Amino acid sequence: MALLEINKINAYYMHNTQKTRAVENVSLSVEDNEIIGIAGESGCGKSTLVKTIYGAIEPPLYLENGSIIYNFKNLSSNTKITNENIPFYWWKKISYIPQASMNVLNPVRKIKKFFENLWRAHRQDLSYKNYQKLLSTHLQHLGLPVSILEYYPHQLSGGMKQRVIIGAASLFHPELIIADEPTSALDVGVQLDVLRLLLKIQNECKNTIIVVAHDMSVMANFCMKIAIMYAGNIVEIGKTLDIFSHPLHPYTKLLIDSLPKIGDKRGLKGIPGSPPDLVSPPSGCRFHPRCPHSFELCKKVSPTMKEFSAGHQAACHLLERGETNERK
Ligand SMILES: Nc1ncnc2c1ncn2[C@@H]1O[C@H](COP(=O)(O)OP(=O)(O)OP(=O)(O)O)[C@@H](O)[C@H]1O
Repeated sequence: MALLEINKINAYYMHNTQKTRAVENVSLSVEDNEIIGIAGESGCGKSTLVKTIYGAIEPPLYLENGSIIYNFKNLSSNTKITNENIPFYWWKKISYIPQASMNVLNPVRKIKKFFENLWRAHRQDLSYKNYQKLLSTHLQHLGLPVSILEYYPHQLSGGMKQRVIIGAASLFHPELIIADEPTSALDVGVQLDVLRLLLKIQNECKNTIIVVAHDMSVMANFCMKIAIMYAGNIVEIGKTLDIFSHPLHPYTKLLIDSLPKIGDKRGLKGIPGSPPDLVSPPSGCRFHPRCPHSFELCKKVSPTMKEFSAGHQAACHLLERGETNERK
């Protein structure tokens, strides 16, 4: 049984009568003890998808239909996690490291206040003394000196602040950690440290990590499985090696081709055009206006996900015709 079963969800932003179709018809299984990446260009719905998984669904965001089943361990058999009760499981079973998470620290409060609030809101079942013990052991284990608790956020570097947030997200050993662009706004060396820290946590706690990034090199180095999103839809999903060695969807291929490669003298290839406005996305396959292979059917009919090899799925009419995604 998968840890998470996401079935055909549609998540929309509503502003008056204007509907932004940020996530549409997305189905995804997330297994226990895996690191799965969600990749795609800016504005393709990655953050909306993970916010929906976390249950942070507040207006103007609505989950219009579909379901998410959470199969966390050690829950009584009649416990069902829903949008209403999911906040009770936050930090304990499911944690969320939001985009630009270092900015969630209150600039006029010491770091210890942040952790005190975390205890007050979520772990009053632990005595404060035991919580403090747990916290200092955990911080040290993650390579953070306990003295940072006495610091204000402005006294820490961006990387330290990100480690504090990752420390908080992993403190109660949740089964699922969602990290939305955990390395953005950090310099390359610090990015590596942050990814290593997440890997260390995953190795030790065997939790599942969903990581969002638009940077395919982060995906390549960090994830076991990757889901590629385009304009609100998942267009391809597979093991990292399969995605990079045999990308199926033309969009995935273009994303990978846009990565710099050592020794490649051909120059970088960009993806022509830009992602569509999700208020009125293109008909049929949403990628068809930018796709070098599109044909009549692509403009009219939205392709469905099909499995082309074990665990490797994509939604593309071209593949169904048995053709490849080599650039024309
Ligand atoms: N609060 C909001 N109200 C209306 N539309 C929104 C809101 N937040 C996001 N959107 C829209 O939803 C779509 C998906 O945005 P989302 O942030 O999920 O994409 P993303 O892939 O995570 O992008 P990025 O990498 O830039 O964060 C975009 O068209 C965006 O403009």
